[in-house]
Amino acid sequence: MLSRTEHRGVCRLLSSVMSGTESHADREEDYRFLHSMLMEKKLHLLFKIHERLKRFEKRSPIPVQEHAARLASDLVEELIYHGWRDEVKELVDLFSKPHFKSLLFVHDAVARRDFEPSLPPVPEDALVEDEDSVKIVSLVKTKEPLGATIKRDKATGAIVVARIMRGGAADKSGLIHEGDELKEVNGVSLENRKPKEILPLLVLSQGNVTFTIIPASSKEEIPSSKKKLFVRALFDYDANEDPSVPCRDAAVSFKRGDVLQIVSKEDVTWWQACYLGDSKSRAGLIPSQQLQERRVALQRPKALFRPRQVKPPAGLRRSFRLGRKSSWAREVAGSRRWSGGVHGSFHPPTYIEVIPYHRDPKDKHRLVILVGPNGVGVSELKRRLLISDPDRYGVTVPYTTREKKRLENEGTDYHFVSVHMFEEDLLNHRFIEYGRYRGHYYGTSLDSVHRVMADGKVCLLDAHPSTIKHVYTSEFKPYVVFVKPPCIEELRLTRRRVKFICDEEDTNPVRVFSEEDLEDMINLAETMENQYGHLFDKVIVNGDVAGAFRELKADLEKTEAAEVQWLPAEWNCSPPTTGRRSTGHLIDWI
Ligand SMILES: Nc1ncnc2c1ncn2[C@@H]1O[C@H](COP(=O)(O)OP(=O)(O)OP(=O)(O)O)[C@@H](O)[C@H]1O
Repeated sequence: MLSRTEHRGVCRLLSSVMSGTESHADREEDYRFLHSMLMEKKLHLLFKIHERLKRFEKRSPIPVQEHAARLASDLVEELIYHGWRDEVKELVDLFSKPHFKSLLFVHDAVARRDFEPSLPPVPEDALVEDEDSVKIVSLVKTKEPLGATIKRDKATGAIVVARIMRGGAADKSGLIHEGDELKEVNGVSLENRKPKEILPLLVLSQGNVTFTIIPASSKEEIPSSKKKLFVRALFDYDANEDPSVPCRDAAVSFKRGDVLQIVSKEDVTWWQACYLGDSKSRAGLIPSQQLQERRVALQRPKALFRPRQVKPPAGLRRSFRLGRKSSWAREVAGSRRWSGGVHGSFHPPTYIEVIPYHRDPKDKHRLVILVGPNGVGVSELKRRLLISDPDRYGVTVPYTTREKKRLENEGTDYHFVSVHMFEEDLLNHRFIEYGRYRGHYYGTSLDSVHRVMADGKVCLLDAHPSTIKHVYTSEFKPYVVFVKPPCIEELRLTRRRVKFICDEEDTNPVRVFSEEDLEDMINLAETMENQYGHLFDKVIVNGDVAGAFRELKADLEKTEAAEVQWLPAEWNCSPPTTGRRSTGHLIDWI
């Protein structure tokens, strides 16, 4: 039992949670709900059970035996021969109750540690040759890929692990590392095999997969720990404003977007990092990813703690592509844009690992994705970019299943395709986004992006941030620009007389922005930034449109001309996004 003081401690803790929450819960009913939940008797009882288990755990009890269920049933049989005294009857009744039997059954399972995955025994002949350097690794395979890429070493012909994806099964196991040489998979030798022959071996394996490995560290190759680690900061950090920094003089301040080289991660709370390219710059302390995540969690943005009730406005709808304010486009785009909250998930903005990219003039241009809340001016900025340099910038031509109208041209206005073709492409994941309007399909396909890029142009795509994932690969190298509204005062000033096209059903399809539209724009921008901010390379505040356009154009040109661009490290091994995901494209992706 919890002592009275301990119990009061639990109550005090819950009350302090309540008072900490008070300032965040803006509605009386939210507060009441939280209060009744935290003061719930059952929750307190759970705390008590937790406390007891904790204390019991500290004693590290060892199971006395693993066959309590069988012992109980043997005992029942024995007892029957000892007459039916009241005590015996009670004991037999107790042992015969299904709940009690189940309890003993669970006890035995825990005592035998049945919950742990059982790994097969190490093959007897595994260590015959080269005893010191061979390692046997057994992983329990789920439906997820192992999160590693493999390649064939050109010099030796060996199959080696090229990259381990952070957070993947291989990474979590801590048993497979970059540079490890794979000798066997489930006892099948990989000698003289190509990477594409290995994928089926893994696909076929169910449950446990056993790898025979020569660890990288036992070879002469450079261990991955010596690899330089670069990150891009996803938040501003001012060491002078941080009261918890261990030594202010030894800390490094930075801005969102700065690239830093991490030189030490030994301390889990404070990493050491230095600015790039500055040989004189010394390494200094920066908050570790873990510390920053904790800080973000503690001051969880208001918008996330209290999701705003942004209702789809009657008017604000995004045109799907350049200057086309067609009903379908607004319909499709309207629905996708407002669904951001459903598809997005919160990523605490900390650091993203990046790798250098030296653009060869022969390389295709990076895909430029413009995102922002409805009505903020994404189409306007895209239109200005196109007009400013039509040879350099291009936009995609959407696909549709509706009939061609008299003045429309195939391949210029739309690609007109049959429903069958559209649906087949949908099944093959060839659309970045799509929708239905008045019984017809409309969509932007990966192929149309490929076409603009193959023309040697910078493809400008305006999309909802939730669709970025479809093109977040080394093939497209998307450069994501978030167009953000200015503060409400500036928004009122700049959009005072601006007209925009809204819904057909609206009594007034072309109207000026209302105060509510402007507030919704700001709220949606905040939500988007919270959910997808980690994907944004550049944030442009669209107050004065001419200024915003100049800033955007200059930024795109500067980025392209830069000697080195920093790309997310995860693209290094991202498979091509052609939509047709044949095994051929995924040969090295395990
Ligand atoms: N900075 C600005 N100052 C004044 N007007 C602007 C500014 N930016 C855009 N506009 C105007 O606001 C209106 C809406 O802009 P735009 O169509 O580009 O929005 P959008 O972000 O593409 O949203 P939608 O999804 O509604 O198409 C247009 O009339 C545009 O000319």
